[in-house]
Amino acid sequence: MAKRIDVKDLNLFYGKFHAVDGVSLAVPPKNVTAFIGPSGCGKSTVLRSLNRMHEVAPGARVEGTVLLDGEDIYASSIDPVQVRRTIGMVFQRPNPFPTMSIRDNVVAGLKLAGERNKKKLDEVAERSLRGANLWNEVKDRLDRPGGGLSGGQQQRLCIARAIAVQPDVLLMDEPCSALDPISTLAIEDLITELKKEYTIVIVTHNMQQAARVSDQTAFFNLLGVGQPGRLIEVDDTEKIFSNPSQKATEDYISGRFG
Ligand SMILES: Nc1ncnc2c1ncn2[C@@H]1O[C@H](COP(=O)(O)OP(=O)(O)OP(=O)(O)O)[C@@H](O)[C@H]1O
Repeated sequence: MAKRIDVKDLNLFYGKFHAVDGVSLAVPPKNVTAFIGPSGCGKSTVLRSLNRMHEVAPGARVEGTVLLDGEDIYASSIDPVQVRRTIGMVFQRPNPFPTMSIRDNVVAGLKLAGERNKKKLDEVAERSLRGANLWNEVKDRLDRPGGGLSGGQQQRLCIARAIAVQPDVLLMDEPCSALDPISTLAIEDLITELKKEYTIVIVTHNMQQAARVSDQTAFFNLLGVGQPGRLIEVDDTEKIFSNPSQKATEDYISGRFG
């Protein structure tokens, strides 16, 4: 079930380095939010803090609040592993288990959680592959290795794997950066389909992609070298791309810097 995320006064650190300063924003359910901004402004760091992946980096620290439908995901009673199941992630480079079969790749998370019922696993594999618009291309070779698929198919396989555990939110970190234009369009179409059921946050360097797939856009910026990244503005994508409130946003989207 899609859930909303509320971020309040988030500060993110790598050891002593203050990477992101004072971010507050709301991510509505069944909606695509795009994070844009120049390299190093902290987009991926913020994204990874939304499912507690940030703290996996050595010395990484989080201050502030991230609420999932009102529940603090950083509360001491919350298991980070459970958070990462509920808030799934798709990475820049497709990362299927290359020698594992296509079917087993999709249900890897369920198997890890102890599910052994073959009928159930097969059902989930089919539903997830259909959900990721990959079923028709792989239904006759489910027992073949995931590493044998094309890059675009592998990325859709990773999306199938992410949705197999029925997350509430999908985080995508430049999911098309390693893909050709046709595969990129396939993923963009898929994102538009998936938002009917999921809350989606996507980091992208591709301005047209942000404009095509997202409902709201958050622009991050760096005020100087060694300075933390900041959220400059977040608004409806249409507004950000036609009439942003901040000059820095306008300069960035019109290609004047970054
Ligand atoms: N594991 C890490 N350890 C130390 N510093 C890090 C680590 N990961 C990122 N950083 C630093 O944190 C800052 C923000 O990085 P981040 O990757 O979040 O930016 P970004 O906006 O996603 O960049 P890009 O668009 O280039 O991917 C950068 O200065 C980066 O060098």
